[in-house]
Amino acid sequence: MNKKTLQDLDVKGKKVFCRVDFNVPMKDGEVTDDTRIRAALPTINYLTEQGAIVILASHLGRPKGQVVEELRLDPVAKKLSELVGKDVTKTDAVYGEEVEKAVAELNEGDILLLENVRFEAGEEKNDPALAEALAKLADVYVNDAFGAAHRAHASTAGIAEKLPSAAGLLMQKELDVLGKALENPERPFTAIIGGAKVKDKINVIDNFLDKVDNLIIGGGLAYTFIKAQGHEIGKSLLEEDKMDLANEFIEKAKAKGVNFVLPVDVIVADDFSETANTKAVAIDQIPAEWEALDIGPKTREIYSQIVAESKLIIWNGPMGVFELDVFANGTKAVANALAETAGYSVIGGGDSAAAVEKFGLAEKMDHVSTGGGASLEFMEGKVLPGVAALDDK
Ligand SMILES: Nc1ncnc2c1ncn2[C@@H]1O[C@H](COP(=O)(O)OP(=O)(O)O)[C@@H](O)[C@H]1O
Ligand SMILES: O=C(OP(=O)(O)O)[C@H](O)COP(=O)(O)O
Repeated sequence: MNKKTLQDLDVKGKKVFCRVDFNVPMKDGEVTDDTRIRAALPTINYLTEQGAIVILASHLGRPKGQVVEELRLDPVAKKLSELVGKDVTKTDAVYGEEVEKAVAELNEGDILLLENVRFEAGEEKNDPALAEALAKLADVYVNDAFGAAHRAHASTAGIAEKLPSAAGLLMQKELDVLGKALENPERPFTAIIGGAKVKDKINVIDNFLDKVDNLIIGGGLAYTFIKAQGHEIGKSLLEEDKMDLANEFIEKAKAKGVNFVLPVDVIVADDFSETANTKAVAIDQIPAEWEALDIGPKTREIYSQIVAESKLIIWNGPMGVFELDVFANGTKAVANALAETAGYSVIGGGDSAAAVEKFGLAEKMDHVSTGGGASLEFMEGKVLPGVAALDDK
């Protein structure tokens, strides 16, 4: 990475403004999944151990520039305090007099968490006045919020123009793992793309076709490809206006010698429900009134076999409607294959990360990204504004 990292900074006795992604699920005022908070601990602990005064900032949800009581960061401060084993000061403001006073009372190694930065209308607009007010609080800026790096906001991009800046350890790890995978992959290199929306994954598929040996398609987006290849898909998910593009991808794969893999059988249902009648059918046997909601047993075997033989696998998007147990077997089989393969397994955030968490397999993966949208945009080859804004080495 050509950006400065924590090791390039001297932070002893300095006030460090550290942007983190503490956008975590909450229920009844409690954090229900602290994965993203734990992922930021290496940076936070490094800073406190080096004697920095740590000012943390994060967004939570999408309050759109207003104070929303349920989106205050107090439960996050409580959880963080448990995880670092010491007090964390939390302010009710994002900047201004209250915050400046609280910062002035901090000693080396202390941690302060600002209120939800998206309570300020200037945050998502990347308002220079807000960036300036935030920059005024600190001497140095560190961005460890990989999950929000695809946003050009005041606390992720604007502030970096106003202070010496560097990437945090989580940011560095995410970029290293995903970057290495894309630039200099071990082979065979396999990408597995699932989920629901073809539209959202077009650029990812296109970018992967230039890099991978195997491109496996599953989930709802498979049916646009299957229909484009001339099969009937019943009531399965279809993006009709993307059928031509689907065929272009299949042609591009052929031209590039990429093994483009589609389901050979599927699980169809007569209703989108847990209690629907279901059956496994070959891909050219989908009944007109039925909907395909998972990959079938033969496809599970083929996909698992490819994963087992790959040296590097990147997975983004479930193979079926895994939220309903009857349609979770395809996603489970792929998750198991990734957990067991000797190859390096990377989960690209979002629903796939939720799925491996649900199946208790997260620990068995080599890297589970903390960013859904961010990892997708990175894999599309887009520049992440939160990274671009940091100082070059
Ligand atoms: N065959 C299918 N038909 C309808 N929906 C599907 C199918 N397979 C997967 N899905 C749904 O796709 C959703 C995830 O899609 P998407 O948002 O594109 O993935 P991700 O968040 O991983 O990028 C899941 O809620 C899942 O239920
Ligand atoms: O949870 C996040 O995105 P993700 O669900 O795509 O990983 C990030 O915190 C970014 O949040 P945002 O999509 O409201 O800007």
